[in-house]
Amino acid sequence: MDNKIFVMDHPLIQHKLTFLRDKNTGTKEFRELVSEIATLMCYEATRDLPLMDVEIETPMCKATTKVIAGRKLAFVPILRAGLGMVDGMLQLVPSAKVGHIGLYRDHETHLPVEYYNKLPPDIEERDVIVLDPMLATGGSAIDAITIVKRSNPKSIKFLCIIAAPEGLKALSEAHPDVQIYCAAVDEKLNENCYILPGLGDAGDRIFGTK
Ligand SMILES: O=P(O)(O)OC[C@H]1O[C@H](OP(=O)(O)OP(=O)(O)O)[C@H](O)[C@@H]1O
Ligand SMILES: O=c1cc[nH]c(=O)[nH]1
Ligand SMILES: [Mg+2]
Repeated sequence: MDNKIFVMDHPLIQHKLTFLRDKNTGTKEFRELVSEIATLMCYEATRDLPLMDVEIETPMCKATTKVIAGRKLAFVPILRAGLGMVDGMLQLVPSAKVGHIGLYRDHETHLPVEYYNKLPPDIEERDVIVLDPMLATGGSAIDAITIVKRSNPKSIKFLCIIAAPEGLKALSEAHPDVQIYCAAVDEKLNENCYILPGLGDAGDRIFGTK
């Protein structure tokens, strides 16, 4: 695996992840937790944003201080479940543009099927963070990043909450230039390509469709 894989094992994230995994957690709380975890992960995933000096005056004196150096971001959730992370990310970067890529996993083959694609027109000027709570086989993330790459963004990161080792391997081999951020690396996939222990079907739990 060539990529840097960052596992964000901050205590606040690990604590919230426990409640996210719990099968007794209902839709409202699940949604809130996904959003809160996304905010915490956004903080870490934007750590390398470049800064520049500006001159200001405090009530006391003139000072040279820092602001983010005009770097433009775009968040690209993979529908549906990635939508649950968008508001949490926008809490920290409200000016980011948001693109959408619609993919679902075919129930028999477990392969992703594309059904929607709308990206910001100026994406080539932007650093992109692709969002999806689950990285299972890696097929959806690989296809979504391939789609984003066609529009030539400045850089791409992938941010998920739970990753399976199989997905991390597949994604880092397919896109070795993409940094991957996750909150946990789980044990393995089951025979239906669901993550164990995982949290079940993220999309269904966010939208209450099961
Ligand atoms: O790594 P993979 O094996 O591709 O699996 C991960 C994908 O599966 C889930 O989406 P799903 O197909 O359930 O669609 P949904 O978000 O609409 O529920 C999840 O949100 C990822 O997009
Ligand atoms: O465990 C899994 C695997 C894929 N998609 C999910 O939502 N959960
Ligand atoms: Mg789903």
